[in-house]
Amino acid sequence: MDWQRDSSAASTSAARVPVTGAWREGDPVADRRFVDLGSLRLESGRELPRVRVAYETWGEPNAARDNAVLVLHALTGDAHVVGAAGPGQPTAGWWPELVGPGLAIDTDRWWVIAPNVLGGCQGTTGPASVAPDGAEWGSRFPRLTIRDQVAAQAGLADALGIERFAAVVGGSMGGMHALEWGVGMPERVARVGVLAAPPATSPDQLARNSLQLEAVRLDPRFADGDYYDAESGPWRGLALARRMAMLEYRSGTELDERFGREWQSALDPHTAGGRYAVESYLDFHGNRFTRRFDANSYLVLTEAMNSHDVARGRGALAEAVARVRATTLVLGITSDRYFPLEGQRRLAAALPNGLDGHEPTIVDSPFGHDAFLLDVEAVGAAVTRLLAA
Ligand SMILES: CC(=O)SCCNC(=O)CCNC(=O)[C@H](O)C(C)(C)COP(=O)(O)OP(=O)(O)OC[C@H]1O[C@@H](n2cnc3c(N)ncnc32)[C@H](O)[C@@H]1OP(=O)(O)O
Ligand SMILES: N[C@@H](CCO)C(=O)O
Repeated sequence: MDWQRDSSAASTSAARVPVTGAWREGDPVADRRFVDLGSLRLESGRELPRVRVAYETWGEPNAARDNAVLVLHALTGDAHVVGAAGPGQPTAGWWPELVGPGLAIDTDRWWVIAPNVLGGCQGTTGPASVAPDGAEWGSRFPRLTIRDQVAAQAGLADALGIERFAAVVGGSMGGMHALEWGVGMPERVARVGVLAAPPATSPDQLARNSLQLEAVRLDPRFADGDYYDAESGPWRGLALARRMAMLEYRSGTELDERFGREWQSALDPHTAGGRYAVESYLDFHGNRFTRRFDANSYLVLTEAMNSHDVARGRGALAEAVARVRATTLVLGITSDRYFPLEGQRRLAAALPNGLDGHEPTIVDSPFGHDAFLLDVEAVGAAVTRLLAA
């Protein structure tokens, strides 16, 4: 099997890991476009100046511009929903099986727009961006909420002349954004797709996220967030956070069945210091992640996810979501241990115009939370139904 190779050399080589995996001004990217929004007033009351949103599009707007579909990425995704990796674009598209001609989000009919999230590190303003004083924001970058990020997305919609989206669809953190669109701007969206996201980040999730945050902050190279001029960044802490995150994203059953108790190399883990295959898998993902992501962004985005509570300041959950006018798909995954199905059940029960009444659409998958990226047939079928509604 091709994964039966030892990635230990890559995982321990500090010299080969960049200080930050953030996109930097001037880095080439083929399909990415930008909109400058000026300053954005945050929920905290702070003004974030010079906000720029990076985005990609597929398909064409119709004359009324009412065929726009907003597709929103998860925590470590970006605007590149479809397409190859290339210079300035570290990953291939994350939903190529869902977006395109004849696919669930059919680009012959819909004008698809995907922004990179506020606080991110792939072109939209984030902690690695240059502040008005000419230095990276670093530790000075403000805390953001899911609602702040949605406000930036609304700024992009305004700039593109979109009054109302035919649909806003997102997975995981993108699902939190989609839900906020439905509740916060009900007149601006006809359909909402909330995939593998909860109505609020639960205390259990907050607790587990806190371990990841601490893993990054404890790395001496983190330097309180001001590491951009250093020779080496907080890659160890970031890789450890990613290892923890992978355990949220994949199910225990999958890991058990996929890796068993296999060893990664010829060395016996019990007597000769070798590693188990599953350890090597986490090591590989932790290591790869540090090459494409920025540690400060990871903190800002995780804290934004922690802020998520669609009912915050809006009464009880049922009261908050009663504002939604859109037809709403709430999709949950049976093996999701990050945002368990129970959350989607509560959300669907409270929503007024559910695609499947007051029940979530359930994807029975062994892949855990990441099934919204991997189980493309079932997820595509649900999104197709939403767009036909
Ligand atoms: C919406 C968006 O947010 S996400 C943007 C893209 N998402 C991500 O990058 C998130 C992190 N990654 C993931 O969550 C997953 O990799 C997904 C969902 C993208 C894809 O999942 P899968 O197809 O199941 O890939 P999987 O997790 O098995 O990883 C495959 C890689 O692990 C490597 N690997 C597998 N087992 C081992 C092992 N024992 N030791 C070392 N490496 C291993 C494989 O060689 C492969 O490497 P390659 O990608 O260079 O070919
Ligand atoms: N694999 C996804 C999971 C978070 O939803 C990501 O890294 O963004």
